[in-house]
Amino acid sequence: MDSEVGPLRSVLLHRPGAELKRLTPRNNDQLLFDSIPWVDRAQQEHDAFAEVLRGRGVEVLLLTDLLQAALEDPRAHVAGVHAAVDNRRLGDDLADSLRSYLSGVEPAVLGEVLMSGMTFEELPASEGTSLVRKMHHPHDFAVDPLPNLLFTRDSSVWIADRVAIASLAMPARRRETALLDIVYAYHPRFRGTVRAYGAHSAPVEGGDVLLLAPGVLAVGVGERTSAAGAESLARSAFADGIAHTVLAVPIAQNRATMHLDTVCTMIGPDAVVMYPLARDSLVAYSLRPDADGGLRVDGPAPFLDAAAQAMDIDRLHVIDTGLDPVTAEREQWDDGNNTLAVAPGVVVGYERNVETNARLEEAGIEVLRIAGSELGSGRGGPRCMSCPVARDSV
Ligand SMILES: NC(=[NH2+])NCCC[C@H](N)C(=O)O
Repeated sequence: MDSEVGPLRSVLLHRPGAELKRLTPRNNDQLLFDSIPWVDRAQQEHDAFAEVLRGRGVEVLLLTDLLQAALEDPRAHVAGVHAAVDNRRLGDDLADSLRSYLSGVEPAVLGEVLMSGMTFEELPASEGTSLVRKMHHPHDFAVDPLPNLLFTRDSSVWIADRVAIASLAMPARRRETALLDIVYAYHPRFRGTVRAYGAHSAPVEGGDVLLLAPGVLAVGVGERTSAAGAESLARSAFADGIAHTVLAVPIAQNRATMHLDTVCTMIGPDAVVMYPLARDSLVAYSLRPDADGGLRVDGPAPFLDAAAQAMDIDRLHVIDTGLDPVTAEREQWDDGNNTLAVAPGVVVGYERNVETNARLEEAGIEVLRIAGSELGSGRGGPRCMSCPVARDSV
């Protein structure tokens, strides 16, 4: 995979499931949702999203299926049990009994526990007494749910022929990487895939990583990906020979712009759609390998200039969404800039971003509209909800 826009062949999605039913007004902030989604409708919206992609000849892989198939391998099953049970939360006694229970369940059941979590009242009845069990509320989580699995973009990212398991910054998402790790290590389809980066390195989330051109990455640095993360991703990509330039792009550290792809996504090999207010303010530090194995850092320079130079093109075109600041801010919040390209000039976008979509079409872009009133409650659009696994070159 060497671009954001080459014809999309295969993509990893997660159809939201019971993990969304765990969200309540008391935990939604911590679990990174801005409201409580209506789960059935979210599933319908997601099914429609998958259908749009299939209609364009894209193979849709669903995380639940991949995880379940991977867990058929006994080693994966052991890793799954390990990922579910946290001794620090449960204490040794309860942890041991949960571990022995989970060791005997079918892959589908273990997969469900890994995704949706488990409350104290759902724990298998065990003999004896546990202080931990007695002192917890029955609705407390013994195993945390992972509602943000929906945003498959963030937990793993393909660069060239390698996959990097992300190092997720927020506690609510950290355990996602264990699931992706199991899929890529044990699912027959992915066995033998070479890894990039390391899941235990400094924080890097896939929503911050843009494949601007073959060998050129842009990496947002903000709430999720740290400067240390961008630097070590660059170092490892250079060492693996899968990039020659990495642009580290500071983004505002707030909820509306938690990832670079909330303000900028690619819609063609030399064109992006961008939050109008970011257009003139985004800058980039350029990282390149230097002669003696170190890193050379230049900049900061205006992002669009640094990108064009690294991509070896005259200009990186910005589709002028020309919106008034209030509309621009509203549509940015609703992921208007978070498009998923299925081919150069063909993108999936939320239908609700009426103005942004109209401007994209005026610029000759085909916009495949999907509903996202429920899906968007977790603050993510079509790009966030997809992890491309294979694209043809442009
Ligand atoms: N690539 C993205 N923009 N992902 C959006 C992730 C949204 C998710 N609720 C989070 O806060 O982590």
